[in-house]
Amino acid sequence: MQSPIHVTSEIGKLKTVMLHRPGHEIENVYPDILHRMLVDDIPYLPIAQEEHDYFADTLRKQGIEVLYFAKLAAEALQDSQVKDKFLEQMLAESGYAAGAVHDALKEYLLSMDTQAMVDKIIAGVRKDEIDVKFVSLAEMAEDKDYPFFMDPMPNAYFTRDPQASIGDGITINHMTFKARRRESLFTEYIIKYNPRFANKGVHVWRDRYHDTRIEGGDELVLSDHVFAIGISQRTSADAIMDIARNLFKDSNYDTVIAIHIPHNHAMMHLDTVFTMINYNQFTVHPQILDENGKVDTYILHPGKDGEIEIKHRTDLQNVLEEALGEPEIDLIPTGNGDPIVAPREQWNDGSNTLTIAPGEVVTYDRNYVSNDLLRKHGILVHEVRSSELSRGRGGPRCMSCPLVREDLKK
Ligand SMILES: NC(=O)NCCC[C@H](N)C(=O)O
Repeated sequence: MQSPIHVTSEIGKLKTVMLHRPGHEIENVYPDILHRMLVDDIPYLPIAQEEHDYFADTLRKQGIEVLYFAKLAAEALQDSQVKDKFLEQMLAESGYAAGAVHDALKEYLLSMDTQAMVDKIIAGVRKDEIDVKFVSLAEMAEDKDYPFFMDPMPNAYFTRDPQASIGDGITINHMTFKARRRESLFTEYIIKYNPRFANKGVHVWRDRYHDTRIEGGDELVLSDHVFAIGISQRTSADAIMDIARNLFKDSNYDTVIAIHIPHNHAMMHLDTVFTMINYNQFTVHPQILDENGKVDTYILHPGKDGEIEIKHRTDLQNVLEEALGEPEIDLIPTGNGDPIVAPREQWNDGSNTLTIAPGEVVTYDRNYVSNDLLRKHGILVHEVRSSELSRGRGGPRCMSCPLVREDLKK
């Protein structure tokens, strides 16, 4: 029986993917909280939804099964005890382990059907939605003007990040910023309790109960034994050691390539500057490379007695050639390497391609210089609409969590 999660490469034909259609959470973002919510602008929801539906239809037309995160979550919470346990934990992680607000929120959320409850938690709960008789001193004195009891999760449509499929398993991620941490609680319940995944042998390579940080945008499955990861704003080096240890112990993975990228918002994850699109082709944002084309890269292999051997290299192209057994790797620069076009298109995720089969990708239409260059390099490009979705600072790879890909034939 095939595992419900099976991803042994970045490029194998995509069979099943998990998305989240942006919902009311987008309309709960306002200028004062933009920065903390990790978005740079407020997408116009009706158009963002149209664009997202177009993205999902583009995938379906290629025969890809599209699953929705919020629906999987609601299916996982059908049992009333499971739902209660989930709600207690979600409320605690939202700042209410007990007390009047906890009780009022719980009563309010339980008055809805399960799907509406999940959608509401993602959307956020405003203070004026419920009547709380007694609130804490902190809420009365410090948080008086803050409009939410539960914050919205406007980044939920970037399903790449709270979790990542590797082989027949998954990492359920402890994310860097508070604004996104609760997203992976849904994943935990989906894997444990949704009938599609529960008791099906899905290996959790690393759960969300760690202090060290990791996000799926940094996790790239290059082959059935090589895993690449960004040392980035969102993924810490100690988390990389931990995931390497777990993969080396219990899986086929024998090589982890950790690439050090700038720690800033525009390049927050490895997949905003580097993605695999064919056996021997990658997109790369030229600004992660120095003037000699070098970038700090660390190769991790299993050593003696459970130790990990680490080698420092800077020649990424050769590292990839050796690790993948490819004689020549073609690194395709975002925006053709132009000093204005490259950062402009990277800002709107020109490097953030979703590969749906070897040499076949989905990209945002707005990055036309990068897209033309991909075509010149022989890549089949499906463009999707991107005026509103791009305002959340993520592209087609960020908006998708592959669950099943065909193994590579080669
Ligand atoms: N893999 C990705 O790069 N995801 C994009 C996440 C964007 C979101 N606004 C964030 O800052 O987390």
